[in-house]
Amino acid sequence: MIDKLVKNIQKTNAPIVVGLDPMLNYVPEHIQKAAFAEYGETLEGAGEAIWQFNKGIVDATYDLIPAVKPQIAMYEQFGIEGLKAFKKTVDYCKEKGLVVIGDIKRGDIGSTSTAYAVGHIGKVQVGSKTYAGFDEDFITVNPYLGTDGIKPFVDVCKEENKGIFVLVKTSNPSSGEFQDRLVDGRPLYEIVGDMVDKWGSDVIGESGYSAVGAVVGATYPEMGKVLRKVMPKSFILVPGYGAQGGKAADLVHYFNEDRLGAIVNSSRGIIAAYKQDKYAQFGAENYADASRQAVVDMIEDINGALDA
Ligand SMILES: O=C(O)c1cc(=O)[nH]c(=O)n1[C@@H]1O[C@H](COP(=O)(O)O)[C@@H](O)[C@H]1O
Repeated sequence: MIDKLVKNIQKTNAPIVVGLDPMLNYVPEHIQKAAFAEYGETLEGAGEAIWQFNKGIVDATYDLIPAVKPQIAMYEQFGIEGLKAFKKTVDYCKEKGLVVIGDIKRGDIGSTSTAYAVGHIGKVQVGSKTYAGFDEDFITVNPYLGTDGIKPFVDVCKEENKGIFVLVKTSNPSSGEFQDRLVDGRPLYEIVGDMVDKWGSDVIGESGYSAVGAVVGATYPEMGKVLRKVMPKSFILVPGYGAQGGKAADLVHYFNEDRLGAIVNSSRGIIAAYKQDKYAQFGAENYADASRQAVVDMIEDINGALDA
């Protein structure tokens, strides 16, 4: 799957990910109205509204982008109906040829991590049959429990040709509380980076990149520069561009010299573009066209920084 991600990035010349994080208040009124007319103001109505909203954005952008990252929390808040919308979104994006990164941030003791891995990137056994539950291509994983909490994910990646992104240095303001602590003179995020390199060492694809990637926030560019060197074969998923303040010029060092190795996410900046002054002329009815323009602008911004 890492090789498909590389191919998609090369095909689109767009090292970006569109984050499908659909809050109900981003969904234009006409979509909410139609969904509520059919299902009422219910969890089912909300699920339908976010699914239709996503579909509009995917239809308007899929030819420009390599990948999407649906954040499961935005769906889980609507219970089972939200999860159905999550699954519909995953399947639809895959039909459109996109790589799907399920942002689920899981991680537990080994046996429980195995169940998460099976449910999201593997297959579950039911009697004589096997089924893929959610079937994303990649998922995000929390490394706090250490190697035995990560290994089940890596094993399933190997069996199923899938991938993971391990949280190494997150984009949020408090991320340094634990992640920047010095351990034997080195920040913890660097030690986690070393482990990512090690965990990925026997799942290297034809592209030379490993199925074990890392999450490093756009908001800490100096740390990104160091981590790029600590994990040379890992792709870095870079959230925090746009809405959280990350700038393209800061992200150049997250990439390798082959112009690969990083993929920059924007969620609110793309899916709620029509609410920004810059794209207000599109109006809520044409929210998906606003998202397309925001994607075009983001690609230009990042490629411009890489060319500079
Ligand atoms: O794993 C992530 O994607 C992630 C890690 C991190 O350090 N920071 C971070 O913002 N994210 C996710 O990236 C997305 C950022 O959304 P925007 O700030 O709207 O672009 C959200 O889905 C976050 O959950």
